[in-house]
Amino acid sequence: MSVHVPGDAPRRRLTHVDLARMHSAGEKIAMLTCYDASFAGLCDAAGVDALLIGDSLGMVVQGHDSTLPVTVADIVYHVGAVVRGSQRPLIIADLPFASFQESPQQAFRNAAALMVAGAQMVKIEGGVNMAETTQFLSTRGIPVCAHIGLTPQSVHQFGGYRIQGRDADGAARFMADALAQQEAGAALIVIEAVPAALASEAARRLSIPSIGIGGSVDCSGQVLVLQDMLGISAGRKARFVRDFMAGQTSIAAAIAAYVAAVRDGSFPAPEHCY
Ligand SMILES: Nc1nc(=O)c2c([nH]1)NC[C@@H]1CN(c3ccc(C(=O)N[C@@H](CCC(=O)O)C(=O)O)cc3)CN21
Ligand SMILES: CC(C)C(=O)C(=O)O
Ligand SMILES: [Mg+2]
Repeated sequence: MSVHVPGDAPRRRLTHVDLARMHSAGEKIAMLTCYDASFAGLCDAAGVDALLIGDSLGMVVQGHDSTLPVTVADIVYHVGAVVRGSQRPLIIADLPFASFQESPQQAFRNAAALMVAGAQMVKIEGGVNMAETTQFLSTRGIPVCAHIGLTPQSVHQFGGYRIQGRDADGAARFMADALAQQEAGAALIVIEAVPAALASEAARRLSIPSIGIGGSVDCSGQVLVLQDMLGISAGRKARFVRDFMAGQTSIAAAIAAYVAAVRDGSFPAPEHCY
């Protein structure tokens, strides 16, 4: 585990280029959501590689029952806190609902606000439908993470938080989404809540790093919502959540256990996958 000790060389932030190198070297990428400076410092000390200021903050911080009410201003506020609280992790920020779907120009304007706040990469939910937007951003200096599979901003379209890619049609659409985003210039791809075999196939076919959440252990890395992995989220937990606080005596140790489990491939186990 890489814990910062005084006397180490000054630590710099990882970039998407470092994640690509880790992916090529077969080193797993440990990512968590984070919304404030205190947790950002703990995640940094525990060796978390990437911090996502996710629109899940609408649920775990603001108490809404979906991510839809979250605004760009909300994400900007939390990006500032996480950047100030950490030194090494790559900073990725979600473009929230209705901040990017209208046009590539709208996406650029709002992505720019997140980058000015300190993000190094923005995440957009979408595949083939958002390929043009990914290309628009990534050719204008904004690294993009695509988020495919169960995209929570489409909860009303899906009719609930349903696993995606279950039938042959859905699986084919999922694979087309993955490849279209890579082709459009995405530097990273989050794969959420699809059958593990499908996530594995996508991870194998992609040359860019893939990050699973209800995906597969074959992804280049994993992400969870911080409050979920600490066992403090309200409500029923999704299958892909493991409570890393169990058996630990500190939050720092729980986050370190998550990093270790992602790195050694013991998380996710089959029980966390679909
Ligand atoms: N706290 C939190 N954690 C998350 O992972 C998360 C959020 N909030 N908010 C935004 C979305 C919503 N997410 C969710 C929420 C529920 C399930 C869920 O319960 N899935 C069922 C599968 C249903 C089916 O069979 O199709 C499960 O049993 O895991 C999955 C993803 C993921 N994201
Ligand atoms: C669950 C992750 C991938 C996310 O998008 C979020 O936290 O908003
Ligand atoms: Mg999100």
